[in-house]
Amino acid sequence: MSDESKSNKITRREMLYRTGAGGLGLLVGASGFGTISALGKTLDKEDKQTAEDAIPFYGTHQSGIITKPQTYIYLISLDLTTNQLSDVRDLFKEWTMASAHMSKAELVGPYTDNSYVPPEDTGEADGLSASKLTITYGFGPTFFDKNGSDRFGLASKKPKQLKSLPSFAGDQIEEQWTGGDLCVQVCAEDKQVAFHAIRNLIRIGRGIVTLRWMQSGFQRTPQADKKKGTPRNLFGFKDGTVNPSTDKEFNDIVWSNGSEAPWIKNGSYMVMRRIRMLLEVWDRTHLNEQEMTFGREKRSGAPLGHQDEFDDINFDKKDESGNPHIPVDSHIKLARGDGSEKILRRSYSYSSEMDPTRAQLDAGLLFISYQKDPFKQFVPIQKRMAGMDRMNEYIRHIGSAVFACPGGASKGGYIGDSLF
Ligand SMILES: C=CC1=C(C)c2cc3[nH]c(cc4nc(cc5[nH]c(cc1n2)c(C)c5CCC(=O)O)C(CCC(=O)O)=C4C)c(C)c3C=C
Ligand SMILES: [Fe+2]
Repeated sequence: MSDESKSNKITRREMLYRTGAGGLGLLVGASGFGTISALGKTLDKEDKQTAEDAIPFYGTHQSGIITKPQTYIYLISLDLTTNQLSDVRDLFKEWTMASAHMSKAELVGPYTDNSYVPPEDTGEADGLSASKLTITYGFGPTFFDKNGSDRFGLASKKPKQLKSLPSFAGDQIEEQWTGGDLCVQVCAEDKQVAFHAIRNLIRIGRGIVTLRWMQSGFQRTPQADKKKGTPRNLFGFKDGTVNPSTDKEFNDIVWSNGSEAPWIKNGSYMVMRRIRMLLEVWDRTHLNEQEMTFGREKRSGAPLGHQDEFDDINFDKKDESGNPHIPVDSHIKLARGDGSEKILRRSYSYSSEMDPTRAQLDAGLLFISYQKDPFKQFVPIQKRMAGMDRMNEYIRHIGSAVFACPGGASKGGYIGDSLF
């Protein structure tokens, strides 16, 4: 392992790209996984991408967590095929550089004069705006120990919060949609920009990581929603009304203070659930039952018995027969509980076209939540819902994963540097 690869500094190749020192011929990448970089000319002025709509990649926290959800997402889970920590470290350095560039609508690497090597950037986002691209990285429990082996000598740094979720009543989890050593969440306002980012990150990782699962997702576009309302899920209900939004709430609910492991300070834990929604069954369900299922009006999003979507909810309010307006087995009643467990939801609809075995739509919710402690926040909520949520008749939990997402990188550093 070279001193360069041990250090937390960026590579020489990257420095050359940043400072625009071109025309220096071939350099062997410091990554140790076979990247040969051809440094040709620097970017021409007209080649430079506009950085409008750019969300800074570097910062105290990783972007893509409290960032207002963009229209498109790709979430991937990866398994490491190396047992060398130096490979992982180098991969994160490369990923950090590539992410910082792509977040500014720049190419992953410069175009080359040498037409006998593949370009460093696959090219499909060339000329496109940054489109609010965010890239968020996480470590799964198996990154730290797999089959009882302390694979990278980091098992002692594994936070106690980072372990697989228990199984819940009604779960129909399929192995292919579980776990992973690492995750990368890419979100953007443009699907091609998002795809370009995830594709290039996968390409950079070739030989070090393999794809375990991948799920794309979507919401409505800003163009389609002129009123900038709460997005609707595939059951047609406003989804995301009650969610943390202030710095105080983010500090209380989302950001770790690092007490469990210093490297996770300013980071958070991601829970992913791939939840299939039985749209054909739902679409045959009458409106009254749909609204009782969520405890909210479909059109306005107002809690039942209330006026407005954002009204404070009084769960004790009774109708003329003396029954609570909001049923005790409704989704919002169970999700709220006594109000002591809160999470930041950042979910997307997904549609994987059709399930050929049933000739039905394969669609649902790519549920993502961020919290300080999945076991004190997500798990008790899900336990309540798994037992008696009216919605269970219309959904199936198919996938499950947990990842620890470290704090953001500062310029000159890289994602995860405080862990390695
Ligand atoms: C364990 C956490 C949650 C899962 C899993 C989950 C799945 C899920 N939710 C909807 C639709 C809606 N959820 C709503 C509110 C809501 N949901 C959760 C948690 C989980 N949901 C919470 C914590 C809340 C907020 C509760 C509160 O305090 O009021 C709503 C209502 C509108 C809103 O506030 O967003 C909808 C609609 C689906 C379709 C789904 C799985 C497919
Ligand atoms: Fe919900």
